[in-house]
Order: sequence, then structure tokens, then C-alpha cells
Amino acid sequence: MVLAKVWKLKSHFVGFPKSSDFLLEEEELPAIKDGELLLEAEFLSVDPYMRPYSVMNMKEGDVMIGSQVAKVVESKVAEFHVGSFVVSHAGWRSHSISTGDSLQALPSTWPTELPRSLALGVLGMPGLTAYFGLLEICGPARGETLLVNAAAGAVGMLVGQIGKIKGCRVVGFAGSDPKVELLKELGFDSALNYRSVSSLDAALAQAAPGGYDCFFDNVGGDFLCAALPHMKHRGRVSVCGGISMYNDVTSQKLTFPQLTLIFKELKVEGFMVTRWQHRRDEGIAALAAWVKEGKLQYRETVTEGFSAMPDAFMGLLRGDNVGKAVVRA
Ligand SMILES: NC(=O)C1=CN([C@@H]2O[C@H](COP(=O)(O)OP(=O)(O)OC[C@H]3O[C@@H](n4cnc5c(N)ncnc54)[C@H](OP(=O)(O)O)[C@@H]3O)[C@@H](O)[C@H]2O)C=CC1
Ligand SMILES: CCCCCC(=O)/C=C/[C@@H]1[C@@H](C/C=C\CCCC(=O)O)[C@@H](O)C[C@H]1O
Repeated sequence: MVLAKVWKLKSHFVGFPKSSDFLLEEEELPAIKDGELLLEAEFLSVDPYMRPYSVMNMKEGDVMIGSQVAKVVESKVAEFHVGSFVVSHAGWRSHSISTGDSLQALPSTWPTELPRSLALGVLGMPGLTAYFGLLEICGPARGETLLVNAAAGAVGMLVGQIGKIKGCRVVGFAGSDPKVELLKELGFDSALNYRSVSSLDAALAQAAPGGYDCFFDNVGGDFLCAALPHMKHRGRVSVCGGISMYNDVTSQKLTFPQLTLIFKELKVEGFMVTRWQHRRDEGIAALAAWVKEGKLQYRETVTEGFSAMPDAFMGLLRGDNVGKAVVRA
């Protein structure tokens, strides 16, 4: 008999999540049947989408949504061997039973020098988000200028580096001076702290006096409104996320920049990375090759212990993380 630990949404978040909004429980798992396997989480992902998703799709008492790298500890499914690893969407659970449907097996050739947590980061959903969201929507060309915000996070850090690989001049905004220093180490041409600049408008102008061809937006809200007037004619904006709004209790009142969109003939396109699910292998192969060649660096913020899942999640929303935020169970 296995006792699984699970984190549930005790009370819907109001504004910024609080520890008391989460509930840790134990669940007794039955013995697995034919066609089932037992998984034990090794690394769990915390991601910004969990905050708006809780409002859209969850009720109090539901297990928190999320993906994890898990070890197969028992198996009655021929394709999954005991001791192998998979990416599972089991939520915030230490142990889970699966039929194998929608599990993503980690290759048995996973390089020993790469932590398996990368399957939740640069070699997983955030990596694919940066890769397809930038290349397919912005289509950055050599010599162009690319702007990215939340630039020291899981997605943003990769977007900026892929922009450099494609020959762009890259400007990144992040929320602390150490993050700004890191972005410069990673090859960003200009990096700024959006919390300490006296004017976002002036900072955007100073970092790229000629304007931006491409903008990968993770933040939305005021940042998006400030950035659009700095786009070049026929600029492309990849709308990836809106983290500045996820904890809002009342909707932000923003002036929609209709005339800017028209006169600059901007392309502004939102996306969900799942759009390119059919090209997953291609994306992962490209990202893995760049990592192997040393062209694409990754960073992770690893929080220790399944019991710290809410802390890791709240830390992510506060900006404590550098690169991908994960929890080692
Ligand atoms: N469309 C899609 O398919 C996908 C979209 N996304 C979106 O991409 C974005 C980045 O996700 P991900 O890389 O996983 O997360 P990150 O690793 O970037 O973590 C979130 C970061 O957002 C920054 N942040 C928090 N609050 C604010 C704020 N009010 N204004 C500006 N920045 C803020 C913090 O960094 P700082 O210190 O710089 O403030 C924090 O570290 C999110 O919006 C997410 O929803 C992610 C995956 C798929
Ligand atoms: C829920 C708001 C999403 C904001 C952007 C973002 O971070 C998207 C991430 C997705 C993530 C979404 C998970 C659940 C949303 C389901 C909405 C629904 O159809 O009910 C994950 O699926 C991969 C990223 O594309």
C-alpha cells in the first residue's frame, strides 16, 4: 500500500496566494491493476499558468494542476519499465497511478550530465514555448532587435538566447539587479531592471532608439502598453503570457493602443505552446543540440521537498526564481 501526498486548493486565491490557501493531504493508493503503473515524483514543476488556471478551471478541494518528472516504480504496462522516467501531468502528487496515456517517456539515452528536471524546463514545455513562440510568431531575422520581458525566467531566458542565436540584438527586462547581470552574462545586448527604472517608456527608448522589430511578451498590462509605441513599422509581437495580471483582484484598466496597431501595422498574436504539439520532437531536438553545443544556457531554481510546493509556487509569482522553478520531491 502506498500513501501519496497531495496538495489541494483549499480556498480560491484572492490576490496573491497565501500558504493557508493550500492543503496537504495523504491519500491511500490501491494496488495497481493490469494496464496501470505506479509513479513516484522526482521533480515537480511550478508554473505561472497554475494561478489563472485555478480561477478558470478549479474548485476548492481539487488537487493542484501540474506536470512532473516521475519514476516508474511498478508497472503492468508493457511499454513502461520499472526504473524508467516519464513526464506526467499528475498534478501536485508525490505518487500517482496512470494507465500510461499522455505520459511522455524520457529517452533511456538521457545524458547523465543533464538533470532530468530539464524535461520540465529547457527540454520541455517552457523550452518549446520559447522556441516556437519566438520563431513561428516573431520570425526574428539577423540584425533585427528583439525585446523580451520576464527575461530571467524559464521562458524569457531562452527567448533572449535564441534571439542571439538567430543574430538579433536582444533587450531584456527583469525584476532585480542580479537578474540583469545574469542576462548580460548570457549575451543579452542590453538588460534593464523594470522595477528600478524611473520611466519604462524612457528605458525602452534608450535601449533601442531605432525601435523593436520583435517583442516576446510574458507580462502584459502596463509593460505591453508601454512597449507597443516602441515597435518598428510592421513589428511582430508574440503574446505568450500576462503574469502582471494573474493575481489581480480587479481587472486593470488599460487604454487599448488601437492607433498604434494601425499606423505601425503591427502583428500581435497570442498562442498556446500546445499549438505545436505535433512538432514537439523537432523542437526538443533543436533545443537539445543548442544546449549540447553550449549555445543555449539554462538555469534552474530548485526548491527542496514536496512539502515546499506552495512556497516554490508563491516564490515564482514573486520573482524569486532564476530560470525554471522546480521542486525536488
Ligand atoms: N502561451 C503559452 O503557451 C505559455 C505561456 N507561458 C507564460 O510565459 C510567462 C513566463 O512563464 P515562465 O517562464 O514559466 O515563468 P518565469 O520563470 O518567467 O517566472 C515568472 C517571472 O515573472 C516575473 N514577474 C512576476 N510578476 C511580475 C510582474 N507583475 N511584472 C513583470 N514580471 C513579473 C518574475 O520575474 P521578475 O523578477 O523579472 O519580476 C518571475 O520570476 C508567463 O506569463 C506564463 O504564463 C508559459 C508557458 C507557456
Ligand atoms: C490559464 C492561462 C494561461 C496563460 C498562459 C500560459 O501560461 C499557458 C500555459 C499553457 C499551459 C496551460 C494549462 C492550462 C490551460 C487550460 C485552459 C483550458 O483549455 O481550459 C499548458 O497547457 C501548456 C501551456 O500552453
